[in-house]
Amino acid sequence: METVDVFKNGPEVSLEQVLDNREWRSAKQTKLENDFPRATIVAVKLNLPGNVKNSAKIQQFFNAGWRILLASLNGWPIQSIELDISRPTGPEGFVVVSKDINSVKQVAIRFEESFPLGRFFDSDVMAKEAEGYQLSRQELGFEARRCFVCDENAKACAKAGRHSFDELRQAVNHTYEQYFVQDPFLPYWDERSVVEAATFACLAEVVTNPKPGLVDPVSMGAHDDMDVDTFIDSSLALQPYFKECITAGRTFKKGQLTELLALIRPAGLAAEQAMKVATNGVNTHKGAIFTLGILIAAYGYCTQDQKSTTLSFVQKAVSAMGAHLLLENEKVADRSSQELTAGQVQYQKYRLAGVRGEVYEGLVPLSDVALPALRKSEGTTNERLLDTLMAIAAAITDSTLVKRAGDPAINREMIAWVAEFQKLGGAQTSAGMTFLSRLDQTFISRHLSIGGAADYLILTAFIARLMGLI
Ligand SMILES: CC(C)(COP(=O)(O)OP(=O)(O)OC[C@H]1O[C@@H](n2cnc3c(N)ncnc32)[C@H](O[C@H]2O[C@H](COP(=O)(O)OP(=O)(O)OP(=O)(O)O)[C@@H](O)[C@H]2O)[C@@H]1O)[C@@H](O)C(=O)NCCC(=O)NCCS
Ligand SMILES: Nc1ncnc2[nH]cnc12
Repeated sequence: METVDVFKNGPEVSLEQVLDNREWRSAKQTKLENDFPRATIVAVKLNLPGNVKNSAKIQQFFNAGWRILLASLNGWPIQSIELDISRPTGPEGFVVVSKDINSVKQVAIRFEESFPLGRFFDSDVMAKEAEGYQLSRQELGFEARRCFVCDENAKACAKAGRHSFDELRQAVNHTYEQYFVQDPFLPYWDERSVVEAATFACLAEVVTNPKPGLVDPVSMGAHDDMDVDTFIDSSLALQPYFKECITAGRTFKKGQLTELLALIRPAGLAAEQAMKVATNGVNTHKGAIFTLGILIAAYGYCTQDQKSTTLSFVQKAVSAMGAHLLLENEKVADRSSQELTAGQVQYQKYRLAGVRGEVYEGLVPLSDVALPALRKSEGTTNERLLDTLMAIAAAITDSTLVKRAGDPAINREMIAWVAEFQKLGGAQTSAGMTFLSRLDQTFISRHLSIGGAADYLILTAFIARLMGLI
């Protein structure tokens, strides 16, 4: 497992820059207090040791916490939000909320105490005309802030200079590794946020470009019956289905998880109809209806009672839901191929388990290939999603690609294309992007499409959204 260095490639800042930034923050806070005298202001930054205060991984760190802190504000009216994620002295966020200072302070401290990355955050809560007395951390029922190396009183550790600089940095790297790498932490999100994350994932996938053979805003790829608008309409039409899946997962009482799949199957069939109505009969998201619906239901099941979970638990639940799926393939083994779907034909001819096999295994490429690729890629979201799509395409057996090529040998060609793309430096290099554009043309001329990999990209964007990775 790679040893992560959160601080790598980050710009070093001087003490003078840190002091200047303090002036900037203080002026910002005073202005917000004067602009919103009766509201409460939360100023959020990271407390990181050393002179590197920003990097791609530090921004992932901050983004994950910032989104969760905002969601913790219980829907109180927000007057203003400002986020400056790329400040050399560290990401900074300011949110102004119409709620009494003590309620807001409780939320901010609970976030620092309970969220795995929270103890590296520092949230200052203030109000110009605070109603009533501002309670201290202890008066609000919280202990003093704890040291992120040894759990003792943080102020005492700092005063005594108890920990070396390397120990402090290692604590940050270790927590990043635990949260993002070893077993990605998935916080509890309410149903509205989950539906939003699923819709975001469908839209983020289709706007990523240039994707080989696939639909994006610039090209219909190897498809003559759908374009980016078809996918946007389809994504929006699936929102009621996403809601049904998260609700089914959250309310499913103990029993065989195969019953949870059976429970959402009618909703899935209805979603396929809703998709066809939205797309005038075109199959845009058939695979995603299946895999994303199951993933959402599994996540819902693992986060009942507002518990947080980790990706491995969700994947185990996915696999348990799909325990009987390969039997479906067996049942059709001797039926004529005219009656079968693409995936079933491939099982009959090549014993390829297709998307059923992916669910049966627990969507393993999601944790083993896709999320590591997304985390490692440090360009724009578009570049990161392209790098991730290509990593997925080399890692799965995509039944749409096999169907269109008419031969599973296409998988070997796919692996070679991905290796060449990665050798060129991926989507963050012009050579990589030129290679992708050319590969798109090859796919179009050979009528090839990696619809299955595109669906996996949707699953990846969904999970990444839940954990604050994008
Ligand atoms: C189990 C079902 C998926 C249906 O079974 P089927 O045998 O059809 O499954 P597959 O053919 O194996 O795959 C179906 C779609 O899944 C995507 N996919 C393929 N391989 C993988 C993979 N390895 N990992 C993840 N996902 C995969 C893929 O979907 C995408 O591509 C489609 C667009 O490509 P295209 O070639 O254009 O497809 P068509 O339009 O059909 O062909 P053309 O006419 O254009 O040439 C698009 O669907 C993307 O999503 C595969 O297509 C499941 O649907 C099922 O059981 N349905 C019944 C109802 C149900 O239970 N639903 C809800 C359950 S929660
Ligand atoms: N962008 C896309 N183009 C073609 N098929 C897809 N299936 C899922 N996303 C797709």
